[in-house]
Amino acid sequence: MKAVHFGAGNIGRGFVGLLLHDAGYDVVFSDVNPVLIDQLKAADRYTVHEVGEGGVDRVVTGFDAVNSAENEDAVVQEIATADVVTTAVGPNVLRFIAPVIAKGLAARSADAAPVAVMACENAIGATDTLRESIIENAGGDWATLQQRAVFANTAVDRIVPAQDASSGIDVTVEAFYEWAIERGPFAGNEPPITGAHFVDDLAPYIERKLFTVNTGHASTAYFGFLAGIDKISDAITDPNVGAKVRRVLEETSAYLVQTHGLDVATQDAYRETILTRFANPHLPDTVQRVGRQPLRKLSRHERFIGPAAAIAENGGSCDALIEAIGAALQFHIPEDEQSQEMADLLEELDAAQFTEQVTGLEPRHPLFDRVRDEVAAVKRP
Ligand SMILES: NC(=O)c1ccc[n+]([C@@H]2O[C@H](COP(=O)([O-])OP(=O)(O)OC[C@H]3O[C@@H](n4cnc5c(N)ncnc54)[C@H](O)[C@@H]3O)[C@@H](O)[C@H]2O)c1
Ligand SMILES: O=P(O)(O)OC[C@@H](O)[C@@H](O)[C@H](O)[C@H](O)CO
Repeated sequence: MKAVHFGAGNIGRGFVGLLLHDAGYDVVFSDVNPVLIDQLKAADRYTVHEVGEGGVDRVVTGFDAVNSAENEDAVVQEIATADVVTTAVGPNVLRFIAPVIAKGLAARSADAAPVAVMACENAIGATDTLRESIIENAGGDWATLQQRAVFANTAVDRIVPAQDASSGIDVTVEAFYEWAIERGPFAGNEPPITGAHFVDDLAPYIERKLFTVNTGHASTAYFGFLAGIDKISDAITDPNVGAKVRRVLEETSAYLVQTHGLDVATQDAYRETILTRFANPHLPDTVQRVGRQPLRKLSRHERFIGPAAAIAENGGSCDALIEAIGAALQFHIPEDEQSQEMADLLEELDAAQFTEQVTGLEPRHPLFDRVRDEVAAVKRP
């Protein structure tokens, strides 16, 4: 069995590539980073070091690597004979790989079994987004090509920090992982990915993950940044930061329980597990990585505005989320392009314009004025 995986970065090597390898797939990594591709091509194995309780070393073999920027044709040919195509490139990059996947589908034999396409990004409906982009690229050929692929949304969870350059292609990760995949699109022919679980309704899984793990993680990063803390495990164990993050997660937990009918005790236990994961002292994760791309994180259906808007619509309390949004607005790291762009937008736009443009909230939305007030406060330090 063969899998083509776009994005040989942290989660690509430390999670998706590992689980596909463990399930018996030969993985072809496709990336645009020439150094990484050369390192992967030169190696016949890499090690995933799981750190913290229960962590062991896992070895990945049987992979190949192709630079999709320099050798698109080679990637197209790999997709033509693949069983699975996965991505972990970031939600904003999906539109750049869609043309290659469209060409790969066109190169498949008409009688081959459909390839399973799954975007493994932190976003709701990331595979749907990728599919829409592939449809645009396929144009009139889509009627034929659509039979050649099955598209399934997924929720992936494993904390994989930025890696030290000295570790080469080896990856340090936490021991915990979860990969939930929509079952429906496969109509009984799910790919045999043993480490994943297939679910009838992905919505509770992706929302629970994004609005607990990622809302909590980003809150830790932004409150930690304001407190002058660099490491995520130090930030979450700071009593002041930890208390604020807890309050944020109590709000999202109440939302999740109400919206998806989750069991309260189960959600409480899930939340506690996540806070313990953030506090893993062996994981070299930073507020810089976790807070990256604040404009994406402040967008309408993302980890802050998504739950806060839903809570506000139902008349609930989202004070802690509002405070986290206020902290996010102050995240400024020179290496992070979006944090610079956010600072520029805060200069250029008035508070209402910024709120509408960045968060996608309409001025009549019940959350709008509260976010606008946070923006105004940041503009007037
Ligand atoms: N790191 C984590 O803990 C984690 C966990 C779950 C989900 N995710 C999600 O996975 C995605 C990737 O995150 P990451 O932490 O691995 O980031 P990363 O930056 O380590 O990896 C992304 C990789 O994509 C490559 N890339 C960029 N443009 C490309 C293109 N056009 N074609 C092919 N490859 C391209 C980059 O060169 C890089 O190697 C994001 O959506 C993230 O939210 C990350
Ligand atoms: O990848 P992002 O930028 O959406 O979010 C940063 C982290 O919160 C994220 O990568 C987590 O480590 C991961 O989602 C854990 O499963």
